[in-house]
Parts: sequence; structure tokens; C-alpha cells
Amino acid sequence: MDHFSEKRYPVNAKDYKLYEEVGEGVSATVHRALCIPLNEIIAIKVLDLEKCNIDLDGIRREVQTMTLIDHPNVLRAHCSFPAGQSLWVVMPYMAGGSCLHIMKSAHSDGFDEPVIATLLREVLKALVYLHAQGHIHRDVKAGNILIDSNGAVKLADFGVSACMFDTGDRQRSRNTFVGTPCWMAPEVMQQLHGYDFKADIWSFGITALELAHGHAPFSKYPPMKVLLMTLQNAPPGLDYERDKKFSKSFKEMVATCLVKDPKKRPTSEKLLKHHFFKQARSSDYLARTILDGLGPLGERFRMLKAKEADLLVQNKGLYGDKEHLSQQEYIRGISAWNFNLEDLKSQAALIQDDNGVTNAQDQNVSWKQRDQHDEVRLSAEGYPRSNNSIAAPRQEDELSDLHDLESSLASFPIKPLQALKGCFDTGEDDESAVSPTGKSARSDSELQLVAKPSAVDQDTGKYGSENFRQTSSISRQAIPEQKRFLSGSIIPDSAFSSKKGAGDGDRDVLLSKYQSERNYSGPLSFRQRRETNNISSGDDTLEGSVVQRKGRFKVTSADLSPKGPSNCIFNPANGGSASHTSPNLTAAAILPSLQCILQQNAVQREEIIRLIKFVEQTSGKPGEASDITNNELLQLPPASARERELQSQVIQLQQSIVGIVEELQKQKMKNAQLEKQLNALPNNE
Ligand SMILES: Nc1ncnc2c1ncn2[C@@H]1O[C@H](COP(=O)(O)OP(=O)(O)OP(=O)(O)O)[C@@H](O)[C@H]1O
Repeated sequence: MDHFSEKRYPVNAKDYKLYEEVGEGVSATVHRALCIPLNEIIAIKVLDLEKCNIDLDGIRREVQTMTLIDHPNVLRAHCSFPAGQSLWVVMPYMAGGSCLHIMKSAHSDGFDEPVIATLLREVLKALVYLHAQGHIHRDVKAGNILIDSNGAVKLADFGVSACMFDTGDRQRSRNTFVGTPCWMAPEVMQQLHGYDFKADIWSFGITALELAHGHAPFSKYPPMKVLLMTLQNAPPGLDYERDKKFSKSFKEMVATCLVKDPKKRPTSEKLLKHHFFKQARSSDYLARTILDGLGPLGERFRMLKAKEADLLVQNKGLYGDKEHLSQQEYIRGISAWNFNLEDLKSQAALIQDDNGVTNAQDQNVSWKQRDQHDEVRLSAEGYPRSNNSIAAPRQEDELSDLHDLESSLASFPIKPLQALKGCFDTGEDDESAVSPTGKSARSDSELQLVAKPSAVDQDTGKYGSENFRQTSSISRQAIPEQKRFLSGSIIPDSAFSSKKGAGDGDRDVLLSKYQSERNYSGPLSFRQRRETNNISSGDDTLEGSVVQRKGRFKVTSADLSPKGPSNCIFNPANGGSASHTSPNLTAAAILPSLQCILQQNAVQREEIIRLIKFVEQTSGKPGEASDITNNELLQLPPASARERELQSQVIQLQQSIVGIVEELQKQKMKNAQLEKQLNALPNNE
């Protein structure tokens, strides 16, 4: 192909001259640069390897992918080499910048339809190529659609791409999604059955909305909320009323991409034939319509950064206005948010959603229903339908309803706790979240040579079995109101210990198996199996753990996929002992409850110790008996690292309280003496 450069790009930093910065991502800065020997302007992506948490595997993948691909719509790396503490990736300079930057500079409300059709057709061609090559891009968004000075469109950023035909470690990483939550497909968030190239089709649909409105749906929300909304709401879409300026075919095209069941989404190849793309025009047209009048990329980037910094200063003044901060992260094209559930809870009460256009055409809208016992539960089918009007606007009032959000969170059986663990333990690597072993229950499990965490054995109730199933039917009573949002997993790490399992298989065997079976994934197959197994709970719960890392979100599969019926239930009434009778509550339901109880215990213990201390102090000298109690309490073996941490905090607090009390007594004595002296004064005079 003529675009395939035969030129030899030097692999030495001294052969390049770095000019201004033209872009900034999660892991890199991008500069315009000159390749001196070739006298050619290129772009250099500078990845700082010294930065903490840098994902070397991701970088290696990106560079590998970028150098091997060969398609006019995919940004290809010329070469890469280490330069000091950094890795430099040399690539063609895309003078127009990204669609996100163009929108932010000159089209804040989005592009016109012919422009969108033109851009998306080029992106889709890139996806057809990548999918045929076995790649899932995994980060399709306007920020990764680059345009050169002639209006040529290229899909960039393979930092998180994955090969569908990978084996071993790389295959495992396909069950670890790193991406930006607004564009993330529901099945990627859920991680029930892994995912395939259809995840890119969802992101493509979200990108279409982004190009139409100037921002992605839910972009103003913090990531955890985006996850909730994506899983629980009807898919977003173009609204017939609000989006009058867009054609029916555009609306339909978006709706076909944004279907929750990945099996029902078209392949990229099929989508390319959609009549919406008939209106796509040439690259010249793009250059004329969206590049004309724009200043140099570096200048635009500098202005955007300054604007962003201004906004940040303004918003910092508005204490707690996290909605704006979230917007800012969006402006930067990333979705960093140091979230926690308490945060979410308060934000849920504050934020009114006006982004609530949903695609009610979707048949698989996940919806929660609460029965009269206030139990959070999906219907038996788990996929109740929304109303039938196409893309009718839906007021997502439940999102401003705090109680509903609590319900939503309560319906996440396990992983939100781990998600929060991710908040507190940002250095945690995905390998620790994904225990590498075992097979999933589905027939194409060879594609998911992934973690099977040790779980609660159905029969013994002990950890260590693979017989683990997922359910969202958790009694809210089992999760005390006050403590439902406590964060951090306090299950001992050993409970999730991983064992090395299936190793690398033969690539060809895997490939052929995959090709025949890859279409059988997705929530529907789970639904069918669930029905077969007569399970009462629904799914659509967040099954993977969510780990925030450098602005990106990583949903790692804990692979607690259903595997055979479980009879183990949690009974809060008898103190949480497991019984083996009801098919409704399963082993997976026990874990969150146990976590809550354990956490509660830690907190209660802390309270008790404080009370003892308080009683000791108010009743004078500490008694012998209370000393024993106190010591005994402190000598109890801590159940987890979290508990140990809490315990040491308690001890520290106690010590400081003792110090403060002593100080107080001293001051009191001094005070008494001074008073005495004062009282004596008038008498003397
Ligand atoms: N070849 C290029 N020419 C011009 N601008 C570029 C080029 N590559 C990237 N950019 C700009 O730099 C920005 C960041 O680059 P890139 O997306 O590769 O970094 P990243 O760290 O992988 O970002 P993220 O993870 O947020 O997607 C892009 O959004 C784009 O605006």
C-alpha cells in the first residue's frame, strides 16, 4: 500500500528535534517534532517510564500494534526507542489534532451530520481492519480520532488494545479492561463472560453521540456513577425531539450500536453498510468544514490547557462542585476521579441528570425491581423492557434519588467493595485483581483462560472452591443501612488467592476455536443458562472489580461467573451462618454480607474499646477488669490487614487520648492553682 512508509526512521533521540506539545494523555505527552535526517515533521509520543504505575505491558502492546498495522485509517508508529527515562514513539503528525480537541476549540455543541458520517465511516473502516486482524481497539472515542492537515482520519491510541487471538498472559489481560468508562460497553463493565470486538461497536455508538453533542453521554458524572448508569439505564441514544437536526438513519445507526446485548450489535463490517454512511464525504470536505480557520495545533492545545487551568481554579473555589471537576477531566479527554461511594451518595443527591436521552429500542434494558421486602433484585429474566417509543427521552430521576442509588450499590454483590479497595490501593496491579487460573462456565472458556478466585465452597462454606456463583439477590437487611457504603475489601487476601492455571495454548487451535465460538458470548447466554438453572436473581451487576489507575479505569474480571447451582445462603437472622437449602441466595451473596459484618465488627470493636476507655476515664483510674478486657480485645487476632490497620489506629488514638487526658488534668490543676491565687489577691489587697 502506498501509505506504508518505506522510509527508515532513526531510532536515536539526537536525530529528532522536539517542538511544542500538541497533546496530552493519561500516560504520555505528544510533541510536534522534526526528524532531522529526513527533514520531516512528525509527532513524538513521550511516555515517561519513571512515572509510577506505568503499564509497561500496555506500552509494549501499543508500540507492537502500532508498528505492525497497515491501514490508511489507523495511526501507525514509524518506530520507537528509549530516550533517557522515557520511551519515544515516532508517528505521523496529525496537524488537525483529535476530534475532541477540534470540538473543544470550535464545535462545542458537536459536528453536523455529514461531518459525523464522514468521520465515523473512516473510523469504522479502521475497526473493520482491526477486527479482521484480531484486534479489539478498546478505546474508541473522539479523543483518539485524529485528523491530518488534508482531512485524513486515523484512529489512534493502542495503549489499551488487545488481541483476540492472544494466549496466556495477554489473553488474561483481555479480561482486564482499561478504558474510559463513558465509552465502555456494559459487558466490559460486567465481565461476566469476557467480551469481544462488539465492545468497540458500543464505544463507536458512544463516540457517535459524542461527535453529535460535543460530549459523551454521562460525561459529567464521576466514573463509578457512569458505570452504574451504563449498567442500569436504558442505553443512551439520539432523541427524536432534542436531536431534531439529525436524520432518522443516524438515530437508527446509533441505536443499533448501543444495544446492551453484544450479540445484537452489528459487526463493524455490517455496520459499514448502514445507509447512514451514504452521506459520508471526502477528506477534502472535512478539511474545508472543520479544519479551516483553526489555528496551529500547538497553539490550540496551549489555549485549551490554559482554559482548563482557569476552570480548575474557578471550580476549586466552589468547594464540592465535583460535577465541574468531572467535566474538566472530560475536557482533558480522560475520566480521572478519586471517587468513593460516600462521594457518590452525596453527588447522587445533588446532580440532576439532563443527559437522560436513552435508547429505549434496546430490548435488554436492565432494570431493578424492589419487592415489598425491600430486597434489591432483578426480575427472573433480568432484562425487563423499557417503554417502546424509540429513543424517547427518559427522565433518569432515579439517579437523583439517593435511595435508589443505595439500592443500585447494594445490588452489586462483591466488586464495588473491591472497586473501593482500588481507590485506597491505587498501586494494586491487575494481576492481583484477576486471579489467574481456571475456566469459565461457558463453552468458549478457552478464550477466557482467566482467574477463578478461590471462593466459598458450597458444601463446606470454606474458601477455596471454584464453585462460585454470582447473584444480585442480596437482602438489604443483610447489609446494614449505616454501613452499606463502607469501602475497602476486608476479606483476607488469601480468600482471593490465585493459582496459576491454564497456560498458553496453541495459537492456531485457539484461533480456530475462537472463530467458531466467539459469537456466543454476552448476557443473553448467561440469561439462558440462568433460566435453565432456575435462578431467581438477575444480573446486570458489576461483576468485575474497578480499579482507578492514572485516570483510566480498569475493570478486571474476578471471573466469579456462574458455574452450577449453589445452595449456600446467608442468613442474617442466625448470625450469618450458611445453610444449604434455598436456591435463591447463593454463595456469592454471602461474601458481601460477610464483608459488611466483618467490617462492622472492626468498627464496633473500635467503638467498644473507646467506650471502655471512656468508662475508665470517667470512673477514675482504670480498673483491673477493664484492663483485662481491653487487652484481651486488642489481643484478638485481627481478621484482615484492614482490621489490623484499624486496630493500630485505635491503639494510636488511645495513646493520644491518654496523653490528652493527662495534659487536660495538668491544665486543670494549673487552672485551679491560678484560681486560688486570684481568689487570694483581693484579700491581700
Ligand atoms: N500523531 C499525533 N499527531 C498529533 N496529535 C496527536 C498525535 N497523537 C496524539 N495526539 C494528541 O495527543 C493526545 C494524547 O495522545 P494519546 O491519546 O496517544 O495519549 P494517551 O496517554 O494514550 O491518552 P489517553 O490514554 O487519554 O487516550 C491525543 O488526544 C491527541 O490530541
